[in-house]
Amino acid sequence: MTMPLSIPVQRLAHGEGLPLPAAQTSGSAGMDLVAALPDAEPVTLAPRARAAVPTGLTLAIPEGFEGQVRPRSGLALKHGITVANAPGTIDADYRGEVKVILINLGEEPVTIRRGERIAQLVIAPVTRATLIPADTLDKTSRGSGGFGSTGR
Ligand SMILES: O=c1ccn([C@H]2C[C@H](O)[C@@H](COP(=O)(O)OP(=O)(O)OP(=O)(O)O)O2)c(=O)[nH]1
Ligand SMILES: [Mg+2]
Repeated sequence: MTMPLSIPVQRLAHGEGLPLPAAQTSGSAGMDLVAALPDAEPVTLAPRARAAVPTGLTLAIPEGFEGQVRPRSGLALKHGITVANAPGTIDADYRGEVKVILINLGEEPVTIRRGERIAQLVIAPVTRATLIPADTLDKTSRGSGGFGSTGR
């Protein structure tokens, strides 16, 4: 069962006419974000280059939730385009424009144009945790093993 959640969204002037993010299928976890670049100013990412691409959107995510900006697998597989800080974190109290930090990990330059679906936004619950200083921690079978301690 999915929990319904309403999120107020504003379209900035440079995003006018672009579709609001929406799930592409009834079971989609993410809502695709589109590039709100000027028509005449596509961004070409050379191999290893990155850019903050505007979405033309501001959000008011309810407290207790966050937005995660995740890559689209098709762009990653076909073109090497991914999200440099994946998953990008959109804080509930952020009211600025959502931007997508794309990086080209492929071998060829890739051009991003207005209206292209560049990433997906997943809304997720956040746990507010408080760290409590402690003299000892409970023992576990893992202990301090990590970083491949269980084998490859
Ligand atoms: O992919 C992203 C990541 C972040 N943000 C915005 C929303 C987020 O709430 C804010 C801060 O993000 P983050 O905490 O990841 O960046 P920071 O470098 O720690 O900046 P700050 O000092 O403002 O927290 O920037 C985006 O628009 N896109
Ligand atoms: Mg921060």
